[in-house]
Amino acid sequence: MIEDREPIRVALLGCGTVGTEVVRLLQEHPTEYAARTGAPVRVTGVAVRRPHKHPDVPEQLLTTDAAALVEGSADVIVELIGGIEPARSLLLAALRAGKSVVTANKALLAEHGSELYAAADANGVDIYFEAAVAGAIPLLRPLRESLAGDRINRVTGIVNGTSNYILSAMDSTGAGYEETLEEANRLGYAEADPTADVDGFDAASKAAILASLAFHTRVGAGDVHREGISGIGAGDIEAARSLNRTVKLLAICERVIDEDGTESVSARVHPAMIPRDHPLAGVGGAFNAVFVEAESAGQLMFYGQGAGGAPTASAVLGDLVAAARNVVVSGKGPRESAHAQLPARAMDWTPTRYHISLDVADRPGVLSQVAATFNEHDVSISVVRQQGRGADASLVVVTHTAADSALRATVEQIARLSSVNEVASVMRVEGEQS
Ligand SMILES: NC(=O)c1ccc[n+]([C@@H]2O[C@H](COP(=O)([O-])OP(=O)(O)OC[C@H]3O[C@@H](n4cnc5c(N)ncnc54)[C@H](O)[C@@H]3O)[C@@H](O)[C@H]2O)c1
Ligand SMILES: N[C@@H](CCO)C(=O)O
Ligand code: NA
Repeated sequence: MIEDREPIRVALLGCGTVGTEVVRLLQEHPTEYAARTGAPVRVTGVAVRRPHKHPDVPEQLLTTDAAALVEGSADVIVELIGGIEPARSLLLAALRAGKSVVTANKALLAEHGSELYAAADANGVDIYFEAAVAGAIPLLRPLRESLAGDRINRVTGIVNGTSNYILSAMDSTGAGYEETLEEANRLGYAEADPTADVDGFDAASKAAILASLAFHTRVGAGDVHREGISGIGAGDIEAARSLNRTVKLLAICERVIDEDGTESVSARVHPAMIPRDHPLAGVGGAFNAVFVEAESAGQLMFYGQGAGGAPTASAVLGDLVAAARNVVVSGKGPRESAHAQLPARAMDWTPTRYHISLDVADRPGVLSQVAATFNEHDVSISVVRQQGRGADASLVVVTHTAADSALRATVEQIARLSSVNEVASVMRVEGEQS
């Protein structure tokens, strides 16, 4: 009988939005977890900061001493504290003590992933982190395992629920930024410090993890170009709408191949306009979706809930079953794969496209002045549209692909033209052929 087998002992570090759901589900379905693992899965301790705040957790399991739990008799440590310290030291101590680790901590993995993977490898234990990117969506396991036989060229994702919630509301109801952020907070989507969500730090951590797995290369948070959504206004949303596009905060991980065949990895997070018929355009609310383009598989789309207690707990528990089963059968999960060692592509030299909306003087020669500036920077124009007359005249330009630095320099010079009153909106364009 499975119930009679030696239990797998699990210690939980942190019991907030996600941890509470993990404990609840383990208590609700013990026979199912035992059957899938091959032995009972028993929580032997839960480290928290304030024990009186956790009436649903059996009192004898609660402790404020996370380090003691890590040093204790647990087989698997589940870290749901978040942030760098003390999570990093606790997980290194766990791995060095021969314990497998499950974590949802993207910030930690993006900053110190290599150190943790090396410690897991050296000690013959597992580190699983499916919940760290796109919450409930099975994504990292497909990248690490199912697609290990393919060559991925591009991963484009909506990987921050909070910012997608805000942008979707701005697009559909014209709701304001602050009120939508408050609601995302209340629903448990936002990080402890929501600037991590709206300034793109959370998505950048996830981009680093995705790029590392997709391109078999170590990509850290510092390699990811990052821009958030706090500068997006109603004018940008409207400009996108008038071109049948919508604005999304995208994490883009791309294999860039130069003319001489040299490969590099571009990892970036920024708002971008995408066509309304792009598969990512219909992803609303706090939902996440990740679009993967691979040489043999072609296009794949992963969609679902990327945030919230229960959805994230689903991914954590999937990892826990895998880690616990490996303890039962003396198996091992996948190791870090970083053999390709591709260099990081600087944003300045990354090929992008811009949408630029200009408030211009309505007089002859404006268009040729603007066009000459593009020419000077070797940027070619894909679409140009003049709208309105007199004081309301505006010029909308969508470029072909060029180096991001050349596009930025073009915009800076255009802003100084006497015939240009204001650069009303500048945004990168993604998801269509140039
Ligand atoms: N909430 C989500 O939707 C979501 C989704 C995916 C991943 N994550 C990740 O999951 C992790 C947990 O997120 P959360 O939303 O549950 O955060 P949370 O802030 O709700 O919970 C963290 C808990 O850890 C406790 N804690 C802090 N320091 C501690 C310590 N030294 N010892 C014991 N407990 C300590 C805090 O008191 C808090 O209760 C984070 O890494 C987060 O990025 C969260
Ligand atoms: N704060 C994150 C949680 C999931 O990682 C989000 O909004 O997507
Ligand atoms: Na996931």
